[in-house]
Amino acid sequence: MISLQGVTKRYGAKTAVDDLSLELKPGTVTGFLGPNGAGKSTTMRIILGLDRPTAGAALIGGRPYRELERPLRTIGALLDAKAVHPHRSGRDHLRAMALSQRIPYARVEEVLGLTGMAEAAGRRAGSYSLGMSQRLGIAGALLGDPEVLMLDEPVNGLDPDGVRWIRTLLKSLAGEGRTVFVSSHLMSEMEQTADRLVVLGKGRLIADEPMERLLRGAGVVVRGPALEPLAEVLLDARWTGAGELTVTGPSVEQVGDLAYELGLRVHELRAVESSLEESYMRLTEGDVEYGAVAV
Ligand SMILES: Nc1ncnc2c1ncn2[C@@H]1O[C@H](COP(=O)(O)OP(=O)(O)OP(=O)(O)O)[C@@H](O)[C@H]1O
Repeated sequence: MISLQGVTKRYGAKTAVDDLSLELKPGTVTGFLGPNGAGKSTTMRIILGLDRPTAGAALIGGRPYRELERPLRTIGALLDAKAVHPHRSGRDHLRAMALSQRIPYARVEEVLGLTGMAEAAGRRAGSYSLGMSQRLGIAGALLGDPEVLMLDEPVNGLDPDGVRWIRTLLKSLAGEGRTVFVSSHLMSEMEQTADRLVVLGKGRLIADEPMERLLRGAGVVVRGPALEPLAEVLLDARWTGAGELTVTGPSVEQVGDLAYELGLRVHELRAVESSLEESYMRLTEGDVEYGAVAV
């Protein structure tokens, strides 16, 4: 539903997004990760037509944002929760949005209910906490009942209940067949919410994979009474306990078959999952622009 084709964005000498091609599919929560300054917000702004790419194209349902007739009905977005007129009430903010797209006011009340904002809707948006502003922003994104939802750091400022609420909401929206694209810095949150992950580093795509594949790959543990021949033939094997080797690279099947061919007795053979945080650190090594310098 969202398709990026060779999108590049330069600001002077700085390349914020570098030849990025992506397909975001309906029915899926796609997480968007990357170190600070990797180009995530720029990518989202380009999708929404707020920034013009230097090269390439971003299409929503085959059309650029600017060509959508009633964009809120096609794509709902939350980029900056605080970008709301501070003197307007939450309800009036949503009503103004609804009016611009010929969405009935009854839908405003519906999304206020959905986001737990019905009670606070009469108050000035400027008096909202960050968490309440995030909820109002999500209400705005849902207003047009769009097929595509794009949220930049939606759990920012939410308490644990709010975080759980967002997780359930995003999954159920994808379950209804919508395309959900969400950025976050909270790895554990992404691990629980996203089906697929797109990782950017210095504007370039460094991974676009199903979550389970990213969580795999930390290695294979094999335990047995005399595994020395296995350690000799496998380059990336290291001893991690008494009679226990951890191997990176080959699959469980390959390690098992090799042990069999070498005539070795195996008492345990299992794949070790890494956390998303570990996989992410491995992937983005060398792509962190503003990381701490070890001294
Ligand atoms: N309007 C602009 N003018 C000049 N440079 C910009 C502009 N907008 C973004 N950049 C630069 O482009 C790069 C990508 O920025 P972007 O905000 O997209 O990253 P990000 O991945 O969203 O980062 P964060 O996680 O910190 O929000 C950064 O180096 C940033 O300084």
